[in-house]
Amino acid sequence: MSTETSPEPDPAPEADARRCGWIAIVGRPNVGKSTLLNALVGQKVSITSNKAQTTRHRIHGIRTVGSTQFVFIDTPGFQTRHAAALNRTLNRTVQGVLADVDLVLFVVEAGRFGLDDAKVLSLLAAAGADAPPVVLVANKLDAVHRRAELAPWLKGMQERHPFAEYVPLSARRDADVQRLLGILEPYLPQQDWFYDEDALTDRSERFLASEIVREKLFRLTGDELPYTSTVVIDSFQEEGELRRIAASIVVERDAHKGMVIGDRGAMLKRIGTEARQELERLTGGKVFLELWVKVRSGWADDEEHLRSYGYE
Ligand SMILES: Nc1nc2c(ncn2[C@@H]2O[C@H](COP(=O)(O)OP(=O)(O)OP(=O)(O)O)[C@@H](O)[C@H]2O)c(=O)[nH]1
Repeated sequence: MSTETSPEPDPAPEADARRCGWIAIVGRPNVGKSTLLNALVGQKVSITSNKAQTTRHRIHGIRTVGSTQFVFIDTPGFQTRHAAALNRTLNRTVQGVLADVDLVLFVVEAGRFGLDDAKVLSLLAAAGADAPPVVLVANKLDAVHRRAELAPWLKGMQERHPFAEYVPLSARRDADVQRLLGILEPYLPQQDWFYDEDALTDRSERFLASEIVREKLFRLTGDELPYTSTVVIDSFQEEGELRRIAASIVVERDAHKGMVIGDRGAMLKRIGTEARQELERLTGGKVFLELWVKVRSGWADDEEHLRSYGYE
């Protein structure tokens, strides 16, 4: 008879007690998913690039607290206005993410539940028996002035879906965000961490640069610019602490181009300045950012184009 001996020494007790898991953040556009993700990940961002990158998921935001590592997946907002290929691609992304995560944060605005929220919830419900637990995050609590109305609203939400937790909060309040982390912790499986303790994202600076330009573009142009406009990084060069970035804002129509450029170029200049400042803060170095505006009509209806723009 042979005696089996373990070839490896026992893992350290700390590794044993560790938890780590995937958490998807879903919800219709504008409920505050990105704000929540940034708050959950924390402010001190020094980007780590290209770690264990999977192309299916969009952004992984990582936060390690004590013995637990939370890996958040920001899924694109739902398109309720456009019934084009972009819409189908985004919905597929959400379904793909759901199959892989340990927990879902379904973000809505506290006190509100519209048709667009219902659409997202129906996708979650369609995920079936293997679906991960769903936590209802009722965001923008600070904007709810009649708190007494919140209890009946929450009760109504209970009837819509058997949520694992009901968490009214404000993504802008740090105490609320820390409390949320504590609520989520027990739902993550006991296993070793996927990333280093100090990792904050698995995405490259190049990717973040396009997201930041996109964010400024939509924030500064307001509602007029269709969501189908996108940003492509044409070149990204690192020279020590310096980043040289050339990016194109791709719009569907000439009229949109005018909107992005603005009066004597004022809008484009402002998008560039704000994006550059934020990129300098993120990278801790100097950034030269060159922006172009291009018209590419009909790309939102063309799945081939979507692939080439990174929406897979
Ligand atoms: N009052 C208040 N506003 C918030 C809060 N969280 C987010 N917002 C605001 O809500 C707006 C939308 O926030 P985002 O984080 O961009 O929303 P999103 O869900 O990521 O939107 P999409 O990217 O379109 O899917 C922004 O103007 C935020 O500043 C909150 O807790 N309270």
